[in-house]
Amino acid sequence: MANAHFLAFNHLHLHLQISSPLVSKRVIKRFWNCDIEYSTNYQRPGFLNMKLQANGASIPTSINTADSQHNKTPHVLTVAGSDSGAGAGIQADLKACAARRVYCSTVITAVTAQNTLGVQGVNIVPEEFVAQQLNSVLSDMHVDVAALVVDPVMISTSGDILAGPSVLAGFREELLPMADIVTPNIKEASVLLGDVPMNSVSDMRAAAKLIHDLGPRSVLVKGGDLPNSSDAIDIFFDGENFYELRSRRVNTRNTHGTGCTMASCIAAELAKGSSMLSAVKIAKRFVETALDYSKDLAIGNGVQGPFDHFLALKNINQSSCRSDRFKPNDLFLYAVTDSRMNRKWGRSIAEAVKAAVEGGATIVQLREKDAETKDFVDAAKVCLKICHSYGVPLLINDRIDVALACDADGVHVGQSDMPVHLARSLLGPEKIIGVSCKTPEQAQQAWVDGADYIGSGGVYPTNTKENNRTIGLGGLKEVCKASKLPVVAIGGIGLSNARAVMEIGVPSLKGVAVVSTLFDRECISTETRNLHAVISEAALLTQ
Ligand SMILES: Cc1ncc(COP(=O)(O)OP(=O)(O)O)c(N)n1
Ligand SMILES: Cc1ncsc1CCOP(=O)(O)O
Ligand SMILES: [Mg+2]
Repeated sequence: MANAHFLAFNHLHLHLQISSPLVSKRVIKRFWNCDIEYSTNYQRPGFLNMKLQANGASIPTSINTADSQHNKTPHVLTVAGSDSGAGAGIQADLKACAARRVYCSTVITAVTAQNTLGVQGVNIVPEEFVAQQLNSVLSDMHVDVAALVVDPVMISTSGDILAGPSVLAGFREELLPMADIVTPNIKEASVLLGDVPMNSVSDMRAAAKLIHDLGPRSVLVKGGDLPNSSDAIDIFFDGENFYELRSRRVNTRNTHGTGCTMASCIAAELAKGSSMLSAVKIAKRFVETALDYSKDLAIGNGVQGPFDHFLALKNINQSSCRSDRFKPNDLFLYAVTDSRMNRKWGRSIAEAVKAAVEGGATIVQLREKDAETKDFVDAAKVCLKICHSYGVPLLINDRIDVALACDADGVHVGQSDMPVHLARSLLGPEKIIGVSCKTPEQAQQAWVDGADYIGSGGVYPTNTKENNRTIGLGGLKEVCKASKLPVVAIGGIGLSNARAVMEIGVPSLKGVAVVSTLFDRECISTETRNLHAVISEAALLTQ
């Protein structure tokens, strides 16, 4: 065994995804002192060759992927040490994957006796037995796609040194070059780069670039421990672009296992098919929500306690969630209902919503300002079924309680409604949250607070919303240019001016949101179809 801590504390997630095309001709070498090599078996289509090697002895195996099409369960394999306190390690990985609804198999590299006070003992699993566990899992469970998430655990959040120089060399020379993503905290990033200073966001950006030069496809430098910062700032670098991911710093002692959880969540989202950036964003949001929910949890007597991966989800029924996550292009034609208009035309909310989605609305918001709560919840449940039968998300205007009660896909809030970060805590990491923004500063804050999109307007004067300041195309452009989130334009938009809106030429603008143009008309589906045609043509011309 090269180094006990190497096996004991490092996390390495091989996500095994069943539903995607076979892309696993990649060779993974020197994997926890084992060589694993896998490639497509051209002689036996549907089989994947894999070779495990431990102590020089080869353990050949062949994995049947032929029936993988029938088994689409996303799967993460974590290779890590166990934590008897269950805050970190294998236990955190299992909880994180379960909370993200992904199956997790485990290869245990060491058993630690630890609690919230510290690590009292480590018992290393012999490397042949690590290899045997790997072989047991991989020879039985189907592998279509592998992505490697390397969490270079060398220094714990509490400052304990968990790995020595040979481990460092192992990371730099062997693991990092084959990783899809590596996720050091600032202390680990500093150590990986030979103890460079790490005191600011610009130090983190420089470190992300230098670590990327060591070979991983992307790097996430986690700034949770950055001094003098009220936000938890992480830097993601994919070799081309830097992304500054911010969330509120949650004031709690219960942070043991955040690194393991973050890495597992990233692996879980990758297994579900996310892009790397979106996996990282979801993982960060999940960790922030779980920390917030467990900030007062009292487990153990040490300075750093564990957090609860499931508390955040305890009130949230996710069974009827749409299977698709929010896609920015869902904002293309956003139909926002209005109870007064429906009354005027003598139709129910459900009739109005059905006509809009039949006409091509790509997302719907129930904006029922004067509905009784019970009627609102009942109508929302019916509308949810209609929308989901068309694959269209349904959001609720203002009312987080109604969104929770009917398990809607999300909410839209304004600047004086429920603040986005509180809405996020209440709704959990998965729901869609849109927020109204009239200024670049509000757009920046929306990103920090964890919104998914921005509604910006009124672009033109409107009779639908009283006392609403018009920002014009110029104001919309400023918000779109400043926004890291997708934007939908709203306010006075109809057939005559939708094209001008779509042509402002800022990529973050994804569509138009309309009320009266659809719902204050005799035939909602025809109006929706007509508007869809106009914005589709404009979108084609601006591509
Ligand atoms: C897509 C979209 N954008 C903006 C708004 C306006 O929300 P808000 O500012 O909270 O005003 P009300 O709609 O609540 O009157 C919206 N509803 N949808
Ligand atoms: C809700 C809202 N927020 C800004 S403008 C507006 C009203 C949009 O309605 P219409 O499309 O009828 O102008
Ligand atoms: Mg509102």
